[in-house]
Amino acid sequence: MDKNNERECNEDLIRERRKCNFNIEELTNIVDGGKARTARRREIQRLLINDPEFLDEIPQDYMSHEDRYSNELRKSAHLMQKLADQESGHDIHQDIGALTGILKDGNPLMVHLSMFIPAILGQANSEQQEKWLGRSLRNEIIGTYAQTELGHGTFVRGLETRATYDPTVEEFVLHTPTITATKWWPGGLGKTCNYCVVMAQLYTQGRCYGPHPFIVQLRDEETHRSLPGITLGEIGPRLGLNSNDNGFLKFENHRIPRTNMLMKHSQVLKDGTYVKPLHNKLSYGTMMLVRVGIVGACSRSLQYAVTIATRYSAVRHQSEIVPGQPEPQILDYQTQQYKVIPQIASVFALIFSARSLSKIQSSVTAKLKDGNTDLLPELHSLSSGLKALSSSDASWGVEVCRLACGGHGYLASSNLPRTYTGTTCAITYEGENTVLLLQVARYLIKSYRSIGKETGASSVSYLADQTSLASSSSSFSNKALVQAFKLSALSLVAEAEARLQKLCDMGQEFYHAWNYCSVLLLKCAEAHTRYYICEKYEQTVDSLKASEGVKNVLQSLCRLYLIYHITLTHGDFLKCGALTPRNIAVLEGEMCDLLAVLRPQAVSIVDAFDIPDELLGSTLGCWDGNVYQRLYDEALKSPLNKTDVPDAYYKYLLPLMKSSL
Ligand SMILES: CC/C=C\C/C=C\C/C=C\C/C=C\CC/C=C/C(=O)SCCNC(=O)CCNC(=O)[C@H](O)C(C)(C)COP(=O)(O)OP(=O)(O)OC[C@H]1O[C@@H](n2cnc3c(N)ncnc32)[C@H](O)[C@@H]1OP(=O)(O)O
Ligand SMILES: Cc1cc2nc3c(=O)[nH]c(=O)nc-3n(C[C@H](O)[C@H](O)[C@H](O)COP(=O)(O)OP(=O)(O)OC[C@H]3O[C@@H](n4cnc5c(N)ncnc54)[C@H](O)[C@@H]3O)c2cc1C
Repeated sequence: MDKNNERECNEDLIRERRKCNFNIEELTNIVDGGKARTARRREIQRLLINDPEFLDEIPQDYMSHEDRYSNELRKSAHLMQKLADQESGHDIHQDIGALTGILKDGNPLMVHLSMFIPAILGQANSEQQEKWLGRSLRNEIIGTYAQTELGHGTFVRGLETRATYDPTVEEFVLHTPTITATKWWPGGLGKTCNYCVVMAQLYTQGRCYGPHPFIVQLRDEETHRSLPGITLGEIGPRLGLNSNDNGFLKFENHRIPRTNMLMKHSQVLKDGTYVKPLHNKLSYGTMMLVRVGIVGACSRSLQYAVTIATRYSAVRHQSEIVPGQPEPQILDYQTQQYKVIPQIASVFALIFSARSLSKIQSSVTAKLKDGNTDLLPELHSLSSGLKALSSSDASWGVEVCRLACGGHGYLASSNLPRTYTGTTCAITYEGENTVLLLQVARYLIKSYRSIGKETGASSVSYLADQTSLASSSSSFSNKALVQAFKLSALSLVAEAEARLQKLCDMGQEFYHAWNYCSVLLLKCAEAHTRYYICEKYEQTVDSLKASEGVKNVLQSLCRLYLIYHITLTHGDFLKCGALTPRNIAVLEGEMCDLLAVLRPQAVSIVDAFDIPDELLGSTLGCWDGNVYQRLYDEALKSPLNKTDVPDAYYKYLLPLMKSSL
């Protein structure tokens, strides 16, 4: 699509784009993280878009379960080959965002890239990396991360798969003792992978040392047949990500060499002696790494959905605002703006938080190399909180965008249903959100109780700021609003801690008190993480060196985000005195003003996300706004339209209609 050729474009969209009062390319660079990154992303996307191998013969929704898998595996394999062939040497992990949309509904190599390779990098010692890293990066072996079992996903300590060390032959014996110990869910495990990292309970010298990672060959490298002692299969259709072959796995006393235990952090020596790690949760590192990645991935899903909903809202006309006048664009309804524009604001919130988190991750990883684990709990808490809020915000945001498209949003060809199912699963995988938020709450209560002790953990340093409990600001700058979030979070933590203490003082065990307070604790964790996101948003926009136009747009989006979230949880702000009922009413009014200010820029802002039509894959969201023709053309692809009268008519309908004769 030639974006300079207005003649092919829907007139509403032409008018919308003419209203733009900022430099779109500059905003695109901010979204990508710099000019160089924009150029790189475009180069990769061009490479993919122009390649006919990535086209589907028929829309995926008409394929069988087997064909979907096989079609996406074909494209995934081609993608890996293609990226490997490029002389510029693309780093697939760095450039993963550029690939969004090319593979549809998950893909069989997803966990190989996002967990198996990272697990080798983070959990294997240098000899082990020598043996497996190069081979997995070259895709000579394909792996997954097999942790969850039928009986346990959340509670990692409850895993039942056993790895028992036998010093006489220096081997571990992997065994699945019960049906509930069957590994269940790992992506690519069913039919694709020939290796995996298995999390199993380590037994040596008669003691259990808890879950540890082991690398296990599952299939013969020549025939791809599963090895003796190993039962493998695929678990069947799911709500989403159906192109992936999530699998099951059972071991029947399957032996692996001692050196297949990933030994970067803890070891089992030849005689069976266990050497403990620097920190007992280092074996959970792969999950933490992926949680960080999920924040960025959620912002991308939301970019897709809100691009579709915003463009469609500009093209779609319905009903009337002024009686008797032409039907307005649905984007002119304030209620429609309230659905769509806060989701645009949310995209930037997630982008800036993801960047901040990833910086913290890099510094914690650097410290870990020097044996310093002090900031691991801080990273665990932040990555858990941000994974939880980004996945729930993005899922809700995508669903709101789908609802904003009315009936057409329900159609597969809008690409909104698949975007939704592909996003909502992030609420569950890599740590179910409630459980992760309770981990954040645990960290908050612990930090609150150790006020005065220097921990170096900056995300919770505000808990010591008792003065702010008393002083609510009366000004309404963005900074002042962020202070209100801080006050609300601090006050909830103080309330939860007091309630816990009271129950304990009344004689309850701490763990019962914890469970009894867990709804409030969840709120603490959400408020704390929301405060973090708001603070990063405000600071990033405030310190941004950008043209006036771009800065104004981002300031307005940031302000909208702050006010939107205050209105959603206004009770917490009122309860702690951070804001008065009058303040809330004023802010609600200002939110409507902001919607009106941002309304004329909405199409241009989503244009700045710069998602090519081929990747957006949506009849409703295409650049030229030629929505109705596309909807019609897509409908014609339904296999039911191959004939005027379907076979099923003769088999079932005709006999029914004639039965009474
Ligand atoms: C390179 C790749 C980059 C990017 C990828 C890009 C995008 C990604 C997009 C898509 C993702 C692709 C595929 C996803 C496929 C999905 C895979 C999976 O789902 S894998 C399985 C995931 N499973 C889980 O997440 C399980 C969740 N459960 C847990 O993590 C633990 O059970 C839990 C933390 C809840 C509790 O652990 P437990 O051992 O029982 O702890 P305990 O209660 O004893 O102690 C708590 C104690 O430990 C501290 N702690 C816990 N975890 C960590 C940690 N990771 N690091 C540091 N510390 C930790 C915790 O703070 C607490 O400390 P205190 O005792 O309070 O001091
Ligand atoms: C699409 C998808 C892909 C996946 N890919 C992989 C993979 O590649 N590898 C892998 O190993 N796993 C994978 N998983 C599994 C995933 O990690 C688990 O499903 C997830 O960790 C949740 O665990 P669970 O299913 O045991 O849920 P449960 O823990 O049984 O959750 C059920 C309910 O119980 C609640 N609950 C549980 N514990 C607590 C608690 N302590 N406090 C309060 N409430 C609690 C939860 O909040 C939830 O409401 C995948 C899952 C999905 C959906």
